[in-house]
Amino acid sequence: MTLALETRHLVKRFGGFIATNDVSLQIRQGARHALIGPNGAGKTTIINLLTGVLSPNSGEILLGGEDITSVSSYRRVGKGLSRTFQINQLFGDLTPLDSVMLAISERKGHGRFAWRPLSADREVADEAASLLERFRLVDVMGMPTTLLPYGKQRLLEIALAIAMQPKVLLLDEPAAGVPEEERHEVLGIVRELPANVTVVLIEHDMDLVFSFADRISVLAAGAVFAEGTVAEISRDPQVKAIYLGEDA
Ligand SMILES: Nc1ncnc2c1ncn2[C@@H]1O[C@H](COP(=O)(O)OP(=O)(O)OP(=O)(O)O)[C@@H](O)[C@H]1O
Repeated sequence: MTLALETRHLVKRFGGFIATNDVSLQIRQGARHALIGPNGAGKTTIINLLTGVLSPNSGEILLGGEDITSVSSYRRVGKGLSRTFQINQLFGDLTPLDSVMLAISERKGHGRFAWRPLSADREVADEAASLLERFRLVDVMGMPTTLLPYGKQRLLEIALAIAMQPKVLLLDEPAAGVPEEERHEVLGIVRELPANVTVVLIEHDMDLVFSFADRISVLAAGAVFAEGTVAEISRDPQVKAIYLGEDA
């Protein structure tokens, strides 16, 4: 089995509190792997460890077999690990077109030619156009991002992460806060993500988890409590008790 992402005995302490307790995850190439757990279970801490925002006290993180535990956040993106954010972190004054073109230019290493008009680069413009189309953003591509419907803002976040051509995409609650009438569009895009991109989904919405994931890890009190296929997890009585029961 080829692993896209792996953690080995990851531990993170905040003072005397253990937020990540000996977490070993194996995420295979092309997986749709969901990370679930009740509030405070340690999902965000793991994402911060994976992306390099936090350093673990012990344990290792491997991306495509390479140990990236000590690699900076920025260099992890270059190595193929991208994330979206639960809280909107877009540049509000920029349009989706500008944002997507900047992201593509950054990936191509054109950042040092920032003085060149972005539109002058045909390749970047063509890639941006196709990305905006794929993510159903063409009709709003010239609007300041702050004025976009919330669902479109969430789509732009995912488009920007995909613009980095990640091998592994960490999707942090992609549909959180999206009004009901825009939800189907966001979920549609999430389901259409390229099959060669490994997706790790952090999500509270069980309908989305069960319809999207092929494997689920359940966290409780910082540790992996259960792991298995959707069928295994959905009928596990202990999981139901600690997590699904809470939602029901
Ligand atoms: N910087 C920090 N300092 C101290 N404790 C922290 C810090 N960050 C997180 N924690 C604690 O670690 C535990 C796990 O938090 P985390 O945010 O990872 O959980 P979560 O599963 O993402 O929760 P939620 O679903 O509510 O977002 C919580 O008890 C939290 O209070």
